Amino acid sequence: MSSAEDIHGQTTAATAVVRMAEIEGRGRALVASKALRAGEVVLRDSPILLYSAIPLKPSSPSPSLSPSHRHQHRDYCSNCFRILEHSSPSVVSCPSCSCTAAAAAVLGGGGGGEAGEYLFCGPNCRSAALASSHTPWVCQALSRLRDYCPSSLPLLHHHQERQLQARFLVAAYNLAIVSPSNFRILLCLQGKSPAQPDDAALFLHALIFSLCPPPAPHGSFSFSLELTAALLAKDKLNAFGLMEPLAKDGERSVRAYGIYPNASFFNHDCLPNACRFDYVDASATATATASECNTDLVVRVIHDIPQGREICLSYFPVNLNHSDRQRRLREDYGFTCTCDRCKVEANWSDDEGDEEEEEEETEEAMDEDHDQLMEDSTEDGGVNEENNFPHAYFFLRYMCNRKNCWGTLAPLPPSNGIPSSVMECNVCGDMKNDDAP
Ligand SMILES: C[S@@+](CC[C@H](N)C(=O)[O-])C[C@H]1O[C@@H](n2cnc3c(N)ncnc32)[C@H](O)[C@@H]1O
Repeated sequence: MSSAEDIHGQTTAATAVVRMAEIEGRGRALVASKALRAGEVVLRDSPILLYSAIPLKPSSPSPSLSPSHRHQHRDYCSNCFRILEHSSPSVVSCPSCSCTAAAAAVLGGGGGGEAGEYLFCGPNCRSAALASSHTPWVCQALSRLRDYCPSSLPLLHHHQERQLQARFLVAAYNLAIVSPSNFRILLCLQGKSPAQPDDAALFLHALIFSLCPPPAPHGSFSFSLELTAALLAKDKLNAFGLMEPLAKDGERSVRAYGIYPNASFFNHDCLPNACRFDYVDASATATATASECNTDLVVRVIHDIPQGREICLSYFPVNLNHSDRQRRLREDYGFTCTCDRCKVEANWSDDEGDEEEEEEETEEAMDEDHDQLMEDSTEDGGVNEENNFPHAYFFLRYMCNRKNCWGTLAPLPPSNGIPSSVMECNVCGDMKNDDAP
């Protein structure tokens, strides 16, 4: 891959600083193609597919629905996923969707906008969606899937994970129809059909193809059960959540999931050297250029990184203990982590990994041996493998200290080659001055 091409052969400036490499036991990986400064943006990536993380909405309030179904979620633009201002006269609905009582209630008669099930923040988002992610087939498929099921309860009554898998499959089949090239990119990502399709694939494939079969795709693939199972596996391994702002009680919830064609090649490390930011609620004027979008993922390095070093993200908050991390990586991603932190923590008792004790232990370690830890940390901000607390330095310097946040801090991008001393949290968005030497 040339340095000016992305992993899929498309030219982008954003990927010039990383290149793809094959690493034994880890598959494809992204490595620094030059020495990187703390805070440098290594990737800005736009999604090829986005879908809502909100459970399906009932077409009319039903007394038989569980309280969680009746729970009112906030409304988002079905194209850009910004929060909808209900009082805005520019809010418009999808012309194919029926005007439901639920949607009318959500609008509350307050806005000058139209009522409908799928809402957009304005005509531009609606036009964009109708030509891509919210075609008449998508609209029809989602409403039929929600309301009908020949052999069991409608999807609306199934658990949330199944509803979200259905949303993903509809988005993926639609991608095959409206953008075969992006669908081929999705097919290149990690994740394949298991030998025996699981219950989710069997159920959803049968449901979609009985209620609302998608139009035949262009190209060489057909919508088989095996393809459905492979798509679900790819979603599980590669989808990034666009997060809601951190709630006061520390609750983190996902607003939408996206498949990002380049960011999907970052491998995991329990002490990552990069972290990802999203700015979904940024206003259209806040994005610097027309090609930048509020649903882009931005990946910045946390500290200086030498040329050739693999760049890794953490697939979950860094405060999880060793056994929880190993379990999630095994069950959700199919591998055993052998990073430096895991090697050390494998010898700890389970209690030692508990969040609070771990935090106290880290603080004690830092108090007792602060200078030694600083000396032990390598020049590029990494850690000495022999150090018993490989994450002490990391936690102190790169973990957000806001209560229940557990976000990762990365410096703002350098300006004219000069590193920034302002650290930004990728979860709560707080900025703080980096007072480390
Ligand atoms: C999002 S993909 C990352 C890119 C992937 N390596 C590829 O070839 O497309 C996630 C998958 O990468 C692999 N992976 C990620 N981090 C790893 C690690 N630290 N050690 C081994 N495998 C890893 C696992 O197979 C995981 O399911």
